[in-house]
Amino acid sequence: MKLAYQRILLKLSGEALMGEDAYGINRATIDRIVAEIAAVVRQGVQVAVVIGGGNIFRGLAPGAIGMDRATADYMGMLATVMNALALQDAMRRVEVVSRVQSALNLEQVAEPYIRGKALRYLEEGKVVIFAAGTGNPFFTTDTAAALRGAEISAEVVLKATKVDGIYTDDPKKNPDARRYLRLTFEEAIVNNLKVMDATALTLCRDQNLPIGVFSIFKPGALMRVVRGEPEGTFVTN
Ligand SMILES: Nc1ncnc2c1ncn2[C@@H]1O[C@H](COP(=O)(O)OP(=O)(O)OP(=O)(O)O)[C@@H](O)[C@H]1O
Ligand SMILES: O=c1ccn([C@@H]2O[C@H](COP(=O)(O)O)[C@@H](O)[C@H]2O)c(=O)[nH]1
Repeated sequence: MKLAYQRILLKLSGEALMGEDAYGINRATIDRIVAEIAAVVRQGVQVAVVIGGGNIFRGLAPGAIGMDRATADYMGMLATVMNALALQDAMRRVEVVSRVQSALNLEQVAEPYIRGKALRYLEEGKVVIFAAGTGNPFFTTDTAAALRGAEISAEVVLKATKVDGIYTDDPKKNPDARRYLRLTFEEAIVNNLKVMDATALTLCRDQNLPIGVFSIFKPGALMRVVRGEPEGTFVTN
């Protein structure tokens, strides 16, 4: 099969893991998402994953109002570690071999982030799940995806989220919003399109690392993206 990419950095929405639930990890949903990832791994694509934490805790969530921001952000990063472990376990159930590397030291739980080891795992066909974002408060897992994507020389950062691309405005709030097929980093930043934060967009722009945004709920969407077929929105220089 013709593949557009050999190595991808997949940013998985934490919130998407909730499925129809109000909070946490929905088992059927995570299994569905893992089946989509397993299909591209079996085609020989090297897959690194950065997982979000919005289904459990965000530093800027209403529940964190009044908290010290850095403390709330560390809680958010720990939420991503829980998601990473759940993802690894779901992969294990379908015989996809993966390794979790954490940006925060949690030595009983996950190995630390070591770039060289991550590269070796990818070359061996193992999925690498990067947990705990960048390891620093005041950032997001979108920025972690851009950072890790650049570090491992991924050919693209793919944001698998709840919406099927980038729109002229938030489609959950504005029913008249229209979806872009392609746009430039400058357009995304200047128009403040919000689907990805400006720090992540700027880093990808400076590293000339394209971003694809597509729906994690659309069956086969990830496979279509890795085959280079039209899907979602692409952001390039
Ligand atoms: N211009 C826009 N185009 C598309 N989506 C937008 C836009 N502006 C805001 N959004 C919102 O951005 C959301 C996706 O980004 P968000 O960072 O909230 O989630 P995520 O990164 O997928 O999840 P998590 O933070 O849990 O990992 C969408 O659900 C959508 O409602
Ligand atoms: O590098 C990072 C990454 C994340 N955080 C905190 O974790 C939560 C959850 O991540 P999402 O990207 O929102 O899914 C985020 O709200 C931050 O509070 C961080 O501090 N540093």
